[in-house]
Amino acid sequence: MRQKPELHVITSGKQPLAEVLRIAELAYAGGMDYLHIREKQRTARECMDWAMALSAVMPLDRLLINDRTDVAAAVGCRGAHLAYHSLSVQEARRVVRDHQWLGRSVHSYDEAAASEAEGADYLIYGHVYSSASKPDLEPRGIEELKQITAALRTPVIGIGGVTPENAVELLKAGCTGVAVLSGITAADDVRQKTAAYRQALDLWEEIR
Ligand SMILES: Cc1ncc(COP(=O)(O)OP(=O)(O)O)c(N)n1
Ligand SMILES: Cc1nc(C(=O)O)sc1CCOP(=O)(O)O
Ligand SMILES: [Mg+2]
Repeated sequence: MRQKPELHVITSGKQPLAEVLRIAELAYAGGMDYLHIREKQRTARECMDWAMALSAVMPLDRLLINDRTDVAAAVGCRGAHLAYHSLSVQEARRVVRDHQWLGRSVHSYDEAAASEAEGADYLIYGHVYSSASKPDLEPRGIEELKQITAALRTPVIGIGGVTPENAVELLKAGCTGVAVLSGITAADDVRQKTAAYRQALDLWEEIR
């Protein structure tokens, strides 16, 4: 049986823990599958405290920690997400626990193929559409994304400017899900906005 398309939410790096706890609880209730703690300026201690606090409002096995493989291993969450400045997948495997996932951000076919060869559990490709989170970089569009999903077997999540309206285009391009930052973390009604993404993803899965 096919898995439901995945909805990943990424923290903004600009909101305090209390606000992120509120967002995580509402987003989980609205249909978020995974939350990524992407707090590049915070210490390992802070990320650990965040992960433990978040475990009160959502399951730990739905939590991924950006870059900090040490924190992911210590807290025992779903896994770690590796950015361009992180350890390689092979190096990170020596840090995390056996069952934990290692995802990797990729921005080209070559990076995606190399990450698959290294054994990444999933890839996040972006930024597909123009994004306020990446103001100085041209969006990559979906053509290269389609080549990646056609040629590789590793699940690919699309990121960058994803809205409930364009999310289906990413699934049609072969993605197993989408990742959203501002669309959910800056929403006035986080639960309702998350549910709009959820509905868009699930509807397409039902009719295809
Ligand atoms: C060409 C290019 N390089 C790097 C990035 C951002 O890399 P990533 O590892 O995804 O890190 P963050 O997005 O978390 O900052 C990019 N988008 N494009
Ligand atoms: C964290 C991140 N990484 C990207 C990449 O292309 O690697 S795009 C991105 C931010 C996406 O933000 P929004 O959903 O607000 O457009
Ligand atoms: Mg990125």
